[in-house]
Amino acid sequence: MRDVATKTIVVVTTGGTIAGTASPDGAIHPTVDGSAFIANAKAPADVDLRLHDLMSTDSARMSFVEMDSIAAAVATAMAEESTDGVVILHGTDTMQETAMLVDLQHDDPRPVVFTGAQRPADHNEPDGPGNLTAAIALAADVDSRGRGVLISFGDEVVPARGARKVHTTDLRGFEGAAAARKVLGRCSIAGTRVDIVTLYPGVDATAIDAYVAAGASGLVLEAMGSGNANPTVVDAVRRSVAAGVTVVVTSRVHEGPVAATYGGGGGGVDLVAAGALVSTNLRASQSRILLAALLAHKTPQADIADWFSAR
Ligand SMILES: NC(=O)C[C@H](N)C(=O)O
Repeated sequence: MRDVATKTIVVVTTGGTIAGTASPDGAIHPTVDGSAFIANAKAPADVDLRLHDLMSTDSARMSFVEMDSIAAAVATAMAEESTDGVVILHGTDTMQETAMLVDLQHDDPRPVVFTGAQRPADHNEPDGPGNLTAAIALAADVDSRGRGVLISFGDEVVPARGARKVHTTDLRGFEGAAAARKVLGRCSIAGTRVDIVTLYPGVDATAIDAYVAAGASGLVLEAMGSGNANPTVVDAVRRSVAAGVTVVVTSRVHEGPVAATYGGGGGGVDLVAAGALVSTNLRASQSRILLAALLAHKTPQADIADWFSAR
């Protein structure tokens, strides 16, 4: 028991490599349970940690169901007046998706900080303990208030909006990108199907038509260059939009804005003429979360376009 407990930080555990250990075959699985994190965490003297041991999964196995339940856990923590901040321990593979979902719903100045690890807990030099210490300090820091959801990882702090994993193994695994922050509010995205279609030279309509047939209500095109495709894709987009599917164009290029610039039957101008919307700054993984949330909220198409152009 600490003497001067003035702040309460809720630690939500979900699994990931930070909780991972190698099984006899060498494969890493999350096995460390939440109480071990709390027992070993180095928190500032004025911080009390409250554990919410939510799940234990590799984040690549998550669907919208798990992401919804993490967002719900944050809302539950925020409903407690005694909560000063929340730290979420999460696998790195899909941290950018869950952090985006939580950020869209987090209408409160209290800090929410995601962290995880690139190396498992049984590594001889694990990065998880240091990342956890930094995340707790960040969540307890009054200067973090009003900054929205943050990712604290490898001595860096990145806003959730625009964040992406940029390295498979480096201890500084995340980068941020310019992205304005607007809050949508609480919603559940499970049951809203949004698929990502990667575009490449010679791509045809097979994937687009299959996703629409499977019941997608939204498609995110990871287009070429500044947001370009070919005439076959443009035709498929026109069919999809006519069938009531919302189509959003992003890019497979890492940096720079996406814009309807090129024509010729397959360019961004043609995609927009076929009914697609342009995601100016958010790339595919976070565009998918935003689109699912907007569709789950029954947002009118004109407003959906604004959300993507504002980002
Ligand atoms: N570094 C990690 O956490 C990767 C792991 N596969 C996960 O996302 O759960």
